[in-house]
Amino acid sequence: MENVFDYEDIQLIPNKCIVDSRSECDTSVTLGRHSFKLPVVPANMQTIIDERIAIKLAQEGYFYIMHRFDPEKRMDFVRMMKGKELITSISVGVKEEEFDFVDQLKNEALVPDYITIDIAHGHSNSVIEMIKYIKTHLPESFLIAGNVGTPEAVRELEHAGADATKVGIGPGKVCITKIKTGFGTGGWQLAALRWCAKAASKPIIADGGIRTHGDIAKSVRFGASMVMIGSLFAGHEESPGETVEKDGKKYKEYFGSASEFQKGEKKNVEGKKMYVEYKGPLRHTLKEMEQDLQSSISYAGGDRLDAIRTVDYVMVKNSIFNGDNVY
Ligand SMILES: NC(=O)C1=CN([C@@H]2O[C@H](COP(=O)(O)OP(=O)(O)OC[C@H]3O[C@@H](n4cnc5c(N)ncnc54)[C@H](OP(=O)(O)O)[C@@H]3O)[C@@H](O)[C@H]2O)C=CC1
Ligand SMILES: Nc1nc2c(ncn2[C@@H]2O[C@H](COP(=O)(O)O)[C@@H](O)[C@H]2O)c(=O)[nH]1
Repeated sequence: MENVFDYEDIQLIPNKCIVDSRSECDTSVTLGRHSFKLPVVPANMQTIIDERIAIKLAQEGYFYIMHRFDPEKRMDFVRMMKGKELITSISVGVKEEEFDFVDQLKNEALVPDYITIDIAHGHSNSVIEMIKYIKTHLPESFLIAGNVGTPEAVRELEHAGADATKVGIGPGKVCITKIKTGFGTGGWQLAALRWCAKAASKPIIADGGIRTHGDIAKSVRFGASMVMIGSLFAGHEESPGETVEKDGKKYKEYFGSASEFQKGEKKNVEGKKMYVEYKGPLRHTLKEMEQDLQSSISYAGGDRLDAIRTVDYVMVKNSIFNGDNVY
């Protein structure tokens, strides 16, 4: 692969505006049988989403994916969301007991609208086996499989039956995979997304490395249908992470799903913990994301998200911020 680049290395080129106000721009996206307000999903991590946030997001028309780290609560979660007539979207792993969980969902006729297979190295026989199992037993569920970082992996998971693939190995804020293993898409996630998107025949979710709202538009330009975000969603009033105070300032914890804090042991650790500044209510961030994306659409010269997909771009090689801070 030549000419790799990341979010910071790219600027999108504006087209003539066709709207009189950014409020005319429609940021909604369709994934599977449902449409959502934004092409954005908070990461399925324990310090990013919990039941309360899932309910709120679903009620307000945003996509969500519940994490898989309280396995004993998942059946009740699906039951509860279905009882409220809300979209059900859960995560699974690939260990033996996860196959039993799929059986249980089938036996109780609790078919989730969305299932995400959430594994570090998604290009593997265990994931392919799980894709086939879910597609056989819960064929009505929209199945997202990941994470991967190559066109071969995208093709293989799609071929096995995945309805969407999730791209990103190592670009995450609390990820240390790149440091501990030397592998991944960290540092060239946007180029990896483009590489994978060219091979994909189904939607791609770009996962990890989003540091600004402009990166959402860039992901869409380079082939993402949806963008999964952790760090920008950490630190909110509603965020499940612990809140701490230092020098009169509030912070909230954000830790990796493969960190010692998540695993409870120091084995195959590929994630770390950090504290992010307290950001206030989640709805403010979602609103700002929507407004910024509406603005992106207007610069793209359209009034719908698709307008971004074809804009020209230039490579500015790490010079976008010209030494300035992001905010
Ligand atoms: N997007 C990313 O860059 C990354 C994300 N993560 C996140 O961390 C969490 C834990 O992930 P994961 O460890 O996969 O989940 P699990 O701990 O549930 O492991 C799932 C299974 O896959 C095996 N496995 C895990 N990694 C590998 C590998 N590199 N090669 C072969 N087998 C492997 C495990 O066995 P064993 O443990 O014995 O090897 C286990 O049997 C997930 O939420 C994942 O999304 C983690 C790292 C990178
Ligand atoms: N290598 C690791 N990656 C992880 C871990 N926990 C989560 N993740 C991935 O990060 C993104 C979020 O990235 P961000 O840049 O938006 O913060 C998340 O969706 C996972 O794919 C981990 O422990 N190690």
